[in-house]
Amino acid sequence: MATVHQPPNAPILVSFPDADALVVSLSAFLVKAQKDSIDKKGRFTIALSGGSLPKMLRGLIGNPAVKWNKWQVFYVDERVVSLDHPDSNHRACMEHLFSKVSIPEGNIHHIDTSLLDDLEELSDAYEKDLIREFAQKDSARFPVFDVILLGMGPDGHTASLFPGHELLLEEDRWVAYVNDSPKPPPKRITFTYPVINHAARIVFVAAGKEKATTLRSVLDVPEEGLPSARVKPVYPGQLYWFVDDAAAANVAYPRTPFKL
Ligand SMILES: O=C1O[C@H](COP(=O)(O)O)[C@@H](O)[C@H](O)[C@H]1O
Repeated sequence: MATVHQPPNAPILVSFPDADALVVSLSAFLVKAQKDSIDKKGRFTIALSGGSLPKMLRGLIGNPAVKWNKWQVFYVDERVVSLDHPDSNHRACMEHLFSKVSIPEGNIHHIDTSLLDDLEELSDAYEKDLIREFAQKDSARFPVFDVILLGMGPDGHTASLFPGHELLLEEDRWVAYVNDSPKPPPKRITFTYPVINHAARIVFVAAGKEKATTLRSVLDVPEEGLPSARVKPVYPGQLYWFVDDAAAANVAYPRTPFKL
């Protein structure tokens, strides 16, 4: 059989028989990334998505290797609602993960809910929070997260970057807002591509057969119109796809066996 040669930081696709197996390996991957980052810099910076992602982090609960006090957590995107609203990504992460582990409250960077009526101010304030965390420490133009965890909607959106939206072309801002999201709720803030693409490790997590058609369009013949296909890490960053076999059912893209 002919060998398929991939460019040096081509996406790495790892597929697991089911979501439970994915959860275990994702947790091992994050613990390793955490250790490498803490050994190097004394902290671990991670950004989380909402949707189906928070419950896929359950493998971290009760794991003594996780150094929660070294984690600095941001949200890749957030719905502009109160923190206890059922649509809030922060609420989902609290419910599925943070309420069950001992992470210091101040290490979780959520939106400033006093600014919910002003999207510009709200996204600026979240950007300032990022600048405080990163600017002096990594003097790069964009923050370099140790890990950014992404989900992918059936329409190919990721974070709050939707097909055909002008934000797909944003090159300067770190955090931007959307007031016309096709998926409710309409008002959201989101990291932009430059922030996502500068991360050291970008990990998409996708499970279930409803993701199968889109995953094929992202990995096999990447359609630039699909926001998830536009995630392209800046070298030496690496993009991973952690999926289950149901999501990967239609994909010809080569799988890589999971190893740490
Ligand atoms: O609206 C959103 O959707 C995406 C994808 O969600 P999923 O449930 O299909 O995984 C999610 O990653 C994003 O954070 C969220 O705001």
